[in-house]
Amino acid sequence: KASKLQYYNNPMWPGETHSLKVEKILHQGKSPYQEVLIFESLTYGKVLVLDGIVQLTDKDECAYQEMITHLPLCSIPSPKKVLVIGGGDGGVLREIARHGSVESIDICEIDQLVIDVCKDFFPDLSVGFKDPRVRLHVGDAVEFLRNTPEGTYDAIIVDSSDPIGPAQELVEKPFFETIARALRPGGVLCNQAESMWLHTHLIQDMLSICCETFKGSVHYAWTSVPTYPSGAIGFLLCAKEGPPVNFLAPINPIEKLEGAMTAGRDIRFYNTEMHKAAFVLPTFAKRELETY
Ligand SMILES: NCCCN[C@H]1CC[C@H](N)CC1
Repeated sequence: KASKLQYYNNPMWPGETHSLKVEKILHQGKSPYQEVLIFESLTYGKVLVLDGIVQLTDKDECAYQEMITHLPLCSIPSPKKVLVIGGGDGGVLREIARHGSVESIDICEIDQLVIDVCKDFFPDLSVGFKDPRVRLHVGDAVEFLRNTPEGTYDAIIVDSSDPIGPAQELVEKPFFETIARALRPGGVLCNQAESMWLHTHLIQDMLSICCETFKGSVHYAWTSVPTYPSGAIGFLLCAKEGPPVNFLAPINPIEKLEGAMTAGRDIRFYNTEMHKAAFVLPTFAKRELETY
């Protein structure tokens, strides 16, 4: 029925579906990459769906956007040059803008339609594009990184959708190698790393690739996002070895962020204790995911 969002047959979560009551369909469209749906839900506000997969909702987007941004940016001293891959809704840009030390923010998003519809329907997220430090590149991230000089960025955030469809190549070794090359020594990567409840094999594959590629340190962190499958999603924090500082494991936030405001929303989820707690894993996940 139109009121149920079904994705039983998605190989990312076989046999599982989540449904949100559709109060009102706000927009339906199709780009060369994916189908776009936006609707008003009963309790989560507006919802963005790409190819049948919930990307974000007004109510819980803060958990994902704030953690994927502040875990890396609060773990290195005064980040200046930041790159976002994906993130066309603008939420990560909004969060990066809270960091006064940042001088430039590059974003490489493959689908212009996502940017356009989020500007119309999610102004609290697309406000991120208004920051004067933002430079938008619409295109394929692999191509973008190929043309990026070595050691350009202090931090790279890969805000990708699931590795089926356009984002498939963003979990493969060559991609992580181009990321490592684009980071300066001591630079940090934070990428979306799926759910410890559902995807431990995928996460283990990414962990082994990242441990080879980033000689600094690799840690899995997680947060609660009620409208994502299993209600939890994770991040891989990867540090490239080298000066200027011995990489501080992302577990120890060194930059305080409380109270930082931008034109967008107040911080609603991240704080220093949540930062540290994000790296604490339940026993099954410690066994399967902890790297040393
Ligand atoms: N800026 C939000 C991007 C959405 N991130 C993904 C949405 C779909 C999920 N299954 C995985 C994270």
